[in-house]
Amino acid sequence: MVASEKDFENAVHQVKLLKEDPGNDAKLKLYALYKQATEGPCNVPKPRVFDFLGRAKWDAWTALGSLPKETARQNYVDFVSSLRPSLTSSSGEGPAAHRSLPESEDVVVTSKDSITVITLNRPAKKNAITYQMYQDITLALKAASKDNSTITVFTGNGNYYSSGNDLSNFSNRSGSLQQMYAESALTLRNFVDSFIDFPKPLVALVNGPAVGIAVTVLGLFDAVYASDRATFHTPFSSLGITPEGCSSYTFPKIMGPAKAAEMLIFGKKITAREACAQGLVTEVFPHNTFQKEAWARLTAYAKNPPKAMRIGKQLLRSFGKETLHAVNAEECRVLQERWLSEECVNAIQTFFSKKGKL
Ligand SMILES: CCCCC/C=C/C(=O)SCCNC(=O)CCNC(=O)[C@H](O)C(C)(C)COP(=O)(O)OP(=O)(O)OC[C@H]1O[C@@H](n2cnc3c(N)ncnc32)[C@H](O)[C@@H]1OP(=O)(O)O
Repeated sequence: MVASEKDFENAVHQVKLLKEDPGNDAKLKLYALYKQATEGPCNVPKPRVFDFLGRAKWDAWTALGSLPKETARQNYVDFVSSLRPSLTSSSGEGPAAHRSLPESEDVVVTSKDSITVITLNRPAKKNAITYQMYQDITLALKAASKDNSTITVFTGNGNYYSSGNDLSNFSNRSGSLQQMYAESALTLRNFVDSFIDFPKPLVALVNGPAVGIAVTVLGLFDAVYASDRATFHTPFSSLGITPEGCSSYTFPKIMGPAKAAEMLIFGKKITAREACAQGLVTEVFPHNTFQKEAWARLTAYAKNPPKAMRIGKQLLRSFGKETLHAVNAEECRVLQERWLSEECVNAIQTFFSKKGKL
């Protein structure tokens, strides 16, 4: 089988998650195969003799001669997969995926009464989701899909469920803008894919306001229980960006095109009760009894036969899956372009100059 573009992109992404240094030989091999796969045979002049690293890289690339790009791509993917034990694998197959708890302070995974709970734990920043957290959540979902829990729950610590994407995600990373946005789009795509493919019942306990991507992926959950203090806000246009999390497809299906446009295009913030009336939220509880009532419900549901629940979910969800993956890919492609736009750059600057709260 020939590796696809996506397999290759995933392999490139996995290399960035390497926990251990694979050693110089492996790094040179990865470099050479990457260059060959993306640019073809070595096309740059030989570096000067004292540029040891440049020379070693040039030698490794040149040694691949006229190896076709497709073969280099395949070899790269195969080689990365042979490095798996030292990867924090997001494929769900490496040892990391079998860890019960990812080692992260901002995304905490706990287990209770056959329920795996994934908690966003950055209350001082309203549980804004950092670049690392997207990866941790993806990993936590992969692990939860294989653990012995029957239901997986998502919630936030503190007075917010989540304020969505951390708006500093683009200001503290290295590399060119193009490279950073391409990596971000891929990370986002993998993140949303892990919700689309999640095989067990997935429930959100929305303990407070939810913003942006924390709202949009709710369309991929099986139940959404909300405190009456929760609000739902997707201010994409005012940020110069566009909907993600498959919401451009799921929201019109859930609430009809007019209500979906009000939220996704005009950025209308809605209350928990409005979200419930529109079908995005399953049930709303008074804030002071929210945890107790929602947990009583979940504990009872978790006693159902797990296989029946899984198969039930499969029947409800599997037919639209291909469409969801296509929507996710397209939304990420469009976002990647938007991030470069003046509208988006200005909106983020405004937020950090403290003039631009929602
Ligand atoms: C790479 C994949 C991208 C995927 C695409 C995703 C898109 C989205 O999710 S779009 C939505 C993005 N989110 C926002 O625009 C929300 C921005 N935040 C706010 O407007 C406000 O912070 C608030 C309304 C959520 C809360 O206001 P308030 O109660 O007044 O609290 P503070 O503003 O003082 O917040 C406390 C603290 O937290 C920081 N913070 C909050 N949200 C974010 C955020 N999304 N990104 C970065 N930082 C955030 C805020 O700056 C404060 O920090 P300090 O000043 O250091 O205390």
